[in-house]
Amino acid sequence: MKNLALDGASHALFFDIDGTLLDIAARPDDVSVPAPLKTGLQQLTRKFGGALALVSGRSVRDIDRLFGDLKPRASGCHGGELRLLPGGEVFMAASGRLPAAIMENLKRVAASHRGLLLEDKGVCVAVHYRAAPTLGAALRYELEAIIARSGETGLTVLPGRLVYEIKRSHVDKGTAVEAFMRLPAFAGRQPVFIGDDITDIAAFSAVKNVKGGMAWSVGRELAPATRIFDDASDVRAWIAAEARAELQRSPAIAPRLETGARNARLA
Ligand SMILES: O=P(O)(O)OC[C@H]1O[C@H](O[C@H]2O[C@H](CO)[C@@H](O)[C@H](O)[C@H]2O)[C@H](O)[C@@H](O)[C@@H]1O
Ligand SMILES: [Mg+2]
Repeated sequence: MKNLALDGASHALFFDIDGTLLDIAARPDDVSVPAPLKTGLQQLTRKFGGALALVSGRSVRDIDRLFGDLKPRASGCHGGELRLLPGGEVFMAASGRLPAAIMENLKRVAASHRGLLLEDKGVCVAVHYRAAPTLGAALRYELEAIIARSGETGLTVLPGRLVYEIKRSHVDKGTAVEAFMRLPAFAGRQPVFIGDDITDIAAFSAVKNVKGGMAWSVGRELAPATRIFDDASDVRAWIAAEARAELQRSPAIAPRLETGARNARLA
């Protein structure tokens, strides 16, 4: 783990979820969120004056299923959903669900190949092929053809980690970061985005457009990001170290955190 101390008064933090905070698992529902990670994120939210958000391809509903009570500021569906305030309302930045005819075709494709998994997230959809990795190129071709034949404009097939995401083209993780940066809690701060995937590149570019903004990648170089972390456990160790430093600086909240850590050990 690197020594990457950030200033709670002048930086803002954005985290991708899968592959960044959480280890990759065989299926979307197989991931688990270690309790100390929730405690650490809570503590960093405090340290950074509320200027922390999760920016994911998952839906906000799924983020809440995973992170429970945390209910952080979050963007879901690659910028398609925005929850600008912790625990607040979720706004749709992308208009509505995908057309029914496209959904029918996606379901047909998913059912016709062993190992494909369709994840309907509302304003975006993922077609996973982790269990059938050789299908990658042909699947992409088929998905692009479905979109083209539908006549629906403004949809994009975005490749991720053994997944294709079908989403509205006018939103992405970059537009999500820009929306958060307009909020009072974030404005004037230097944003740091931590992500692991091609789907994070729009956000990496968005933070680099802000003076002092930094893009940190996990596990590989992803220009314009710099590879900083080896894997998700490395990111979690950094969060824990930042949280410990904040705890030493501000011991008044120690009892609550210790309870969280104790519960984590019992879990
Ligand atoms: O933007 P992220 O927060 O990184 O989310 C990206 C996608 O993550 C999930 O899929 C990926 O992780 C799964 C669990 O480890 C893995 O099985 C799958 O192969 C990966 O593509 C999630 O299911 C998607 O909805 C997210 O868009
Ligand atoms: Mg990711």
